Amino acid sequence: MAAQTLRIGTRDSQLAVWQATLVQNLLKEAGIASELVYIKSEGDIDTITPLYDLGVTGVFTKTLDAALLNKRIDIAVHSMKDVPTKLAEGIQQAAVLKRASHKDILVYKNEQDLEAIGFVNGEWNEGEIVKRETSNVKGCDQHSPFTIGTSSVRRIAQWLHRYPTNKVENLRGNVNTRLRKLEESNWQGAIFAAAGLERINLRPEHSINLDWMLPAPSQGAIMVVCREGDHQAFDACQPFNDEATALCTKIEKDFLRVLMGGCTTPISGLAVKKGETIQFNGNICAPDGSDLVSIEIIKEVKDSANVGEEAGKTLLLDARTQHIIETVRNGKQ
Ligand SMILES: NCc1[nH]cc(CCC(=O)O)c1CC(=O)O
Repeated sequence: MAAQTLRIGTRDSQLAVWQATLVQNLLKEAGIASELVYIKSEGDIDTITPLYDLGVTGVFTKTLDAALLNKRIDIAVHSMKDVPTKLAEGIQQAAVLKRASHKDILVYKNEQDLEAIGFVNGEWNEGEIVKRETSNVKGCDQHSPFTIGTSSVRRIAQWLHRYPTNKVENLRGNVNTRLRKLEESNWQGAIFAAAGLERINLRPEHSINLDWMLPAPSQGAIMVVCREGDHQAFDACQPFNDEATALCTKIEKDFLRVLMGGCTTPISGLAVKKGETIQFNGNICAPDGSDLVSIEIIKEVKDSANVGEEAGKTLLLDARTQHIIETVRNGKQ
């Protein structure tokens, strides 16, 4: 069959288009012509309701899945962390691009405010971490609580675990909208994925890496999907599949899936390949930050394929994990 122009489906946010264009350029390098097809997702249309209230996984991916299955497009490009742990029936992973920064960052307004969260002289001052157990709340004055914007249950939970007296406000929309809403608010800051802002040159100077926060499974990675059995589309994507990122994100997604997935549970996970070893760190957190259970597993790359599953299953044996899962279930259903 003569080579056809590959149709790349994408959401129409600036970040989504940037990511789809990256894939288009990579295809071009491999000698494959392609075009972008813009498709609106439910997650983009309703930017008021927090995602955890929409109650469905895959709000960003569903419409593109449908377009693939209807053959309106041949591949779809997603921020991998928005892709449900189980792909839709008839859809397969074609490639995972080399990961950019996996980190969450705080975009803040005033340098002076940072002392309240223990960020002093350009460093996280571990001695100043607010411990839930201590009544003497250091580094976080009860009278001037830090307020941050984010609608991610994972970010809320980890933030409140570290800063129990802080306030969190709902902040939805694509990254451009969220930056604007922060500017218009009276909050001290808001949390973003570094990759999302850096890709489109929007990372403000007033931002710091939240090195202590574990990212969403597969944050910073881009996934390309195609129809199951579409060998032409699948083969076209192999030149830019990054094996290390594919392995690390598989481990992180497995961890999420075993622990129940969904976007309603604060679950974080990061696998990093260092030489011939994989280091995995994961945690599950109570939505109000009152508890956090974490796990670390280090294995040789050759033995690491099931590390995410193993980590998830190990955490499930912990009574505190069970308690967190029950809290989430009872709260949301
Ligand atoms: N849920 C929205 C979303 N999905 C992917 C990214 C950024 C890119 C990435 O994390 O890979 C973002 C923005 C954010 O979390 O701030």
